[in-house]
Amino acid sequence: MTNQAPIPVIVNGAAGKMGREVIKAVSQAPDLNLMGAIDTSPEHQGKDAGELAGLTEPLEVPITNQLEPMLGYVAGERQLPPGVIVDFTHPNSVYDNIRSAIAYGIRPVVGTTGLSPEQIQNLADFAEKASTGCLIIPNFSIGMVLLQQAAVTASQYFDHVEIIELHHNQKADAPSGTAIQTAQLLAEVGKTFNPTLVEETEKLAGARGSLAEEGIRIHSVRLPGLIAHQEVIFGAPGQIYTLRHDTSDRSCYMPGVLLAIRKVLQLKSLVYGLEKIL
Ligand SMILES: NC(=O)C1=CN([C@@H]2O[C@H](COP(=O)(O)OP(=O)(O)OC[C@H]3O[C@@H](n4cnc5c(N)ncnc54)[C@H](OP(=O)(O)O)[C@@H]3O)[C@@H](O)[C@H]2O)C=CC1
Ligand SMILES: O=C(O)C1=N[C@H](C(=O)O)C[C@H](O)C1
Repeated sequence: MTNQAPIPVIVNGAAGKMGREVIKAVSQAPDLNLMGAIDTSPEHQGKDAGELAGLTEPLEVPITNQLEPMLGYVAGERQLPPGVIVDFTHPNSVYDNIRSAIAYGIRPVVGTTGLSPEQIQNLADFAEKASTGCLIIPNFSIGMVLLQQAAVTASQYFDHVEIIELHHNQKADAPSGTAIQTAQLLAEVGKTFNPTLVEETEKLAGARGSLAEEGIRIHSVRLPGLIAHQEVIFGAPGQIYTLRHDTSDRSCYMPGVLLAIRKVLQLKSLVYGLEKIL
């Protein structure tokens, strides 16, 4: 048992699909203290974060769009452990959100996807200079980490691979952050995949998907009824090897989110990927 005060946590994107799950998970963790719930959505301003997340009791934490004042408030609570902000907002705002948090000494745990490699590098430089931990995790589910590890193993034996990611049709970015990370991990194996055998013509633009590193193709499907799914398909003469991960409930991400909140306090720089903190 430790007598340390609970870790102050702010949730950004608190009214969204992921934000509500995080509010529930954080409020049920005895070593974490939900201090702020940020969301720009006009219809949710002033609502209780707990009631919005479906909890039976209010948490007495109102949704507000005042990010900087909240960062300043938590940073000013010097008797508490350093604060953490969990970001599940939008690709358009996540970069600025992370910079603001680091500037206040609040540690970002970021699930929002859509950051460019240049933005991630800028944030890594900024976190390094500030000696502040920051975690960017394209996928918080353990199943996806295992799929990626299996894919890296398989990629040593197969020269042909394509990725299909399938998501709900409210997703803003494509391809998914997870698919991009999966392609990066395969590319790090150090070979070029999918040597061309014939000259291909796309009769409809995009028919062959997007071209990631080392010849790896990513195909994005968006449909109502889906949550988050990914296939990595390896091919060789006479055989197909398919790895697939399916999300049926967003609660699958919460063990990873809680782990990241606790781990980010031990870091002094930016770390990318759940596998690095397991
Ligand atoms: N890393 C992972 O494991 C996972 C990552 N994600 C990623 O998380 C992100 C959020 O996903 P999801 O919860 O499904 O999306 P939602 O659209 O359901 O939720 C996002 C919420 O953030 C609000 N918002 C938008 N911009 C801002 C801002 N600048 N400041 C504060 N709040 C803002 C939105 O308001 P409004 O609706 O009014 O715009 C909305 O309420 C996406 O990038 C998604 O890809 C999702 C699942 C797992
Ligand atoms: O938008 C989502 O839902 C998800 N986004 C992340 C991504 O882009 O990879 C993680 C997961 O796929 C769910």
